[in-house]
Amino acid sequence: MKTDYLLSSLPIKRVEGILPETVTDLAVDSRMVNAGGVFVCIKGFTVDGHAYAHKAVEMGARVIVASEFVNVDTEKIAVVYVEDTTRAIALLAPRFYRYPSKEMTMIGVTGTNGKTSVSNMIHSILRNVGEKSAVTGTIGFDLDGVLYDTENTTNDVLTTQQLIRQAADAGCDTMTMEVSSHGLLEGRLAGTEFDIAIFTNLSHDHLDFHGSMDNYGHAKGLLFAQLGQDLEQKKYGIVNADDPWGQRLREMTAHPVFTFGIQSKADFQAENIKLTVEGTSFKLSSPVGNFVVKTSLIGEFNVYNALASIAALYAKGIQIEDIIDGLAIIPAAKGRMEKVETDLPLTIYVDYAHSPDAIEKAIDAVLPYKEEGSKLIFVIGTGGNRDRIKRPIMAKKASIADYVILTTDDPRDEAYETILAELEVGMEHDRYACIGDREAAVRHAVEVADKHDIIIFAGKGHEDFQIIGKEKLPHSDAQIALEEAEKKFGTGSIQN
Ligand SMILES: CC(=O)N[C@H]1[C@@H](OP(=O)(O)OP(=O)(O)OC[C@H]2O[C@@H](n3ccc(=O)[nH]c3=O)[C@H](O)[C@@H]2O)O[C@H](CO)[C@@H](O)[C@@H]1O[C@H](C)C(=O)N[C@@H](C)C(=O)N[C@H](CCC(=O)O)C(=O)O
Ligand SMILES: Nc1ncnc2c1ncn2[C@@H]1O[C@H](COP(=O)(O)OP(=O)(O)OP(=O)(O)O)[C@@H](O)[C@H]1O
Repeated sequence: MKTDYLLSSLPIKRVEGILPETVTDLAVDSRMVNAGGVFVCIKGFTVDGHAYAHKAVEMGARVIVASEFVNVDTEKIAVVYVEDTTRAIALLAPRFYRYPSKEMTMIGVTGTNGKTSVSNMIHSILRNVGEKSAVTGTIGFDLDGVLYDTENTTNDVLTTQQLIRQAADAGCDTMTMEVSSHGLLEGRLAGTEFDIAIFTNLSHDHLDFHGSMDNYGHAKGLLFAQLGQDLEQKKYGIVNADDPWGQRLREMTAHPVFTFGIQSKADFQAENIKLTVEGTSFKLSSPVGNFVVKTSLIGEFNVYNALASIAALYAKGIQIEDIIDGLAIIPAAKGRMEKVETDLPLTIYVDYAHSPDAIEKAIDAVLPYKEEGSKLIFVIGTGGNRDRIKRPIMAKKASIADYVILTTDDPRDEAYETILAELEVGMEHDRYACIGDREAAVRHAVEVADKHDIIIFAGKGHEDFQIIGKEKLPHSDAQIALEEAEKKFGTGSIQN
């Protein structure tokens, strides 16, 4: 790309050295720099990218964008000084990747819970109607059925633009993105033009970062504000009418908004809901008539997720009948109330609930199907060095289960004892155990299980690791549980 064109959007303070005519690449990580590229020094929470300018040069960078002095040889390397490099990358990334979001329908999904579930539902339904589709979020970047790992739920602005370009070049019609409140506040979505913004719900989470629910809700609202003011463009908001924040977010966009819900009157409303252990059905009333919707997903929360997906896909112009056909055959998103297939005399779910509301919803989803005299065992951990206020509230919700195992979920640098003590405060009965080591906690769940019991392993979901200290160690709740259950209930009975 022509260097002049790339840099012309930047408010530049001064340039030292001679700019090359063209540049080949753009990077914010010195380890990812390619020869002939531009390296932008970002001040992070952990380190300052300015300290890696010399590394970027070693890797072949031709231009450094910095806000503070960098000691490189300006005979060979040009340094572009700007006031704010985070802002600079937000301008450079979409330009470098040629504003890829304009080439597709972009759907953003925000909310405390349900982002992964809804975005994957939308993706599966679109693929079922024959569209090429991409989705990015907590599980990774799925480009029309091929999954790539990513670091964050909402990636940094450069990775985001890279992924959207990849999806556009692969011929995707739609890209659905999970949009976290961190991502919105930190400008990771700069330059992404959304066509449809979905709000699932708002409940207690991440208060270590946001300070208050009000700040947290407003951060989510930024996605709706990001739909912009050009009303000639067909853009839509989709909000949960049963959540008080639904109305507030509705007011944050001038574009048309569809509502969905169960209790409140909504454009897409579910009535006559039938929840069984095999799946869910409901009558959908919609702007184009009434329909029966069936899915194998369990729990009332999945009715909300289905309604959000239906409303968004309707806004995109997909026929309701096709959306409903797609919902009938989709599997649970990886690690979201995902049943572990086995013919052991136990029912095991792996789930990602790590907020109080999600815990309640996960338990509610299975409690009605518990056999008389059997137990629901709930294993719940919480992350170290993260939101501590939610810990007792999580345990309070977990107390709905018959037996609770309090453990850790990425303890990071925090001692097991502090995490467990803060969880324990919320317990509302004494049928529980505190076991810091997650593997031991999983084994204990199976040890105390009798035939016909249900166990939910919450918090790790799709993740196959546990972060202890700075290390990411391999860990799988399902694998450990199956191993232990096989020992206890007999071999040869595991199906996966
Ligand atoms: C607190 C936070 O937001 N951290 C994010 C941040 O990390 P950081 O500020 O510590 O980055 P850093 O290590 O200081 O690096 C600064 C700069 O130096 C560069 N660098 C660094 C090392 C090197 O050798 N060379 C080099 O150039 C880095 O590439 C970077 O440009 O920038 C990283 C790169 O974009 C993110 O991956 C990282 O997310 C971490 C993993 C994280 O846990 N974030 C959480 C808080 C988060 O964002 N969560 C939400 C989801 C919430 C939810 O809904 O559950 C999310 O969207 O993921
Ligand atoms: N609509 C919903 N309302 C409440 N709880 C939900 C909803 N959908 C899913 N859940 C619960 O929350 C957990 C996380 O779901 P999901 O991964 O879809 O949410 P998320 O918003 O992507 O979360 P995260 O940002 O942490 O990845 C699920 O495992 C389930 O227990």
